Amino acid sequence: MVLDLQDVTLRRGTTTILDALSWHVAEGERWVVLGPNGAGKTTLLQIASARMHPTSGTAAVLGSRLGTVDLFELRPRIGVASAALADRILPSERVLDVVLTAAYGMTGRWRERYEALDHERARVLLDVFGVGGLAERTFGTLSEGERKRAQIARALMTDPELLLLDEPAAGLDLGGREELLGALTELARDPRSPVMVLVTHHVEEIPAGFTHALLLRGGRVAAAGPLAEVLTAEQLSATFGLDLEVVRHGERWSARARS
Ligand SMILES: Nc1ncnc2c1ncn2[C@@H]1O[C@H](COP(=O)(O)OP(=O)(O)OP(=O)(O)O)[C@@H](O)[C@H]1O
Repeated sequence: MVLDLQDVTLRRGTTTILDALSWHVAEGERWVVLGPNGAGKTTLLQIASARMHPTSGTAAVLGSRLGTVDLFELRPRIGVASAALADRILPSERVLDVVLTAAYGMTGRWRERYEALDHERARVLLDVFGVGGLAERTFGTLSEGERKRAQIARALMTDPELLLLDEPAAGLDLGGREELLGALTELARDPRSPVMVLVTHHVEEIPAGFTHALLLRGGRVAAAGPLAEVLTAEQLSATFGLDLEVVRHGERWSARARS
C-alpha cells in the first residue's frame, strides 16, 4: 500500500480540518482529489507528503507509519509540486537549479555538489515537460505555465515512488492547461511512473489515464473509488453543494450547473 490512512483526524485549535478520514492508495493507481474550497485537500496532501501528522488515527506513507519513521529518508521518495513550494523558490534561481536542488530536498542552490548524472537527469526532465530550452533562464522570468512544468520536473528529480501535485493547472490558459494535461497523461499511462495524486477543483483538469477519485467535503470522504463510479452527477452535486450535470468525453470530464 502506497498510502494507508485510517481514521485520520487533524485539528488546529478548535477547527477539525480532516475528520476520521480513511483512504487507501495502491501501487499503479492515479488518483484525483476533488472538493470545494476549504474541504481539506491541501491538508491531506501535507499528510501524504509526510509534512504533517494526524492528530489522531494512523497514516502510513510508502509502508512507513508517520511518527515511527525517519522523515529525511522518507521525503526524497515523495515528489511534490505545490504553490507553497513554488513560493519558496527564489525568482533569481536558475531553472536547471530549481530541478537539481530537489536531489537534496532543498530550494535554492548553496554549496552542494552535483554529479554529471544529476545534471543530465534534470535536463532530460525539463525536456520531457517541454521547457528544456529554458534551463538557463531564471525561475522569475518564466510564465505561469512554464513554472508549473519546471516544478513537476523538479518533483520527479529524485525518481519518487509517489508524486503529489496540488492544483498543477491552476492559473494556466486553455492551451497551457491542455499541454500540461497531455504531459500528465503520458506520465499517468507509463507503468514506470510513480503513483500519482493530483488535487484540483475542476473535473476538466483530470488528465486522461487517471484511474481513481476521492471526493472531499468538510474534511470527510464524500466518495472514493474508480473514476467512473465516483464522478457521477449525484456524488459531485453532493460534494460541491449544487445541482451539477456531469459529462464524460472518453477519458476526459466536464461539469456544469444544471439549468
Ligand atoms: N493552521 C490552521 N489553523 C486553522 N485552520 C486551518 C489551518 N490550516 C488550514 N485550516 C483550515 O482548514 C480548512 C482546509 O484547508 P485546506 O487548505 O486543506 O483546504 P483545501 O481543500 O485545500 O482548500 P482550497 O481548495 O481553498 O485550496 C480550511 O477551512 C482552512 O481555513
